[in-house]
Amino acid sequence: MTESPIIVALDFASLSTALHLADQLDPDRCRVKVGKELFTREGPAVIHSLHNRGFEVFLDLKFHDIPNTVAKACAAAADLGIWMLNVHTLGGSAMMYAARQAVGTATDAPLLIGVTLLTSMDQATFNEVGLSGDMPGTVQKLALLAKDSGLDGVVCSAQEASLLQKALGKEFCLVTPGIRPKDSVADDQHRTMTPIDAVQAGSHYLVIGRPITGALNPMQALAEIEASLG
Ligand SMILES: O=C(O)c1cc(=O)[nH]c(=O)n1[C@@H]1O[C@H](COP(=O)(O)O)[C@@H](O)[C@H]1O
Repeated sequence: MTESPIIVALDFASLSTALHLADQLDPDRCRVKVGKELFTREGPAVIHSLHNRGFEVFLDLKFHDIPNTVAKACAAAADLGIWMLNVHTLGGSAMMYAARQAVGTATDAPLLIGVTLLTSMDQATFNEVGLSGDMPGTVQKLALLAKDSGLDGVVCSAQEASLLQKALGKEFCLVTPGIRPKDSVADDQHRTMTPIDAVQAGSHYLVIGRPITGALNPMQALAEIEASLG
């Protein structure tokens, strides 16, 4: 098991392109994330291939449905032997509790993480969908609900990490996408932070996709991020 906080998002359209990148990575220096596009196209074979290469895998399917459906999906995901999976906290405590029951609490159970507000969400989108109040306060409320429902942590913006660490303690796992090295483009992310600032704010894991996978030299991009962390 690596001690690196970096999770590389393998947002690719095929098993072969995902493995082409994974084969350049070192499972002792990062974990990998499989999301909706890759999993929908290639299915569990992706997970098995990455496990065979020694990677711990975050299966990011962000389940959000009625409690029974989410529980069964989480059980199916856990059966793949993954390291981490996620559900949407906006599904509520009954849904998250059902997910916890399905995944179990054995030492080899995957980490169960709740997505709070997406890092692509800005104030306008927050208002557009009928949410009110301030965004950090809403993230904190959803994270507290996740903790009370038995989840191991949340996905949030690194901009909210220090607030959540103070409110929920250092043990509660903070997984932060929307990571952008200094001077890199934000793409569709709105609530971003640099890798070092994210770690200093209390992030346990940094999810990084395009700044690595879209770079001319992905390995050099990863090495520069590692170096920036000291
Ligand atoms: O759950 C996630 O991983 C996630 C949650 C979130 O709020 N924002 C977010 O960007 N992600 C994922 O993190 C990755 C970020 O990729 P890049 O924007 O390319 O670094 C993508 O695979 C997203 O699906």
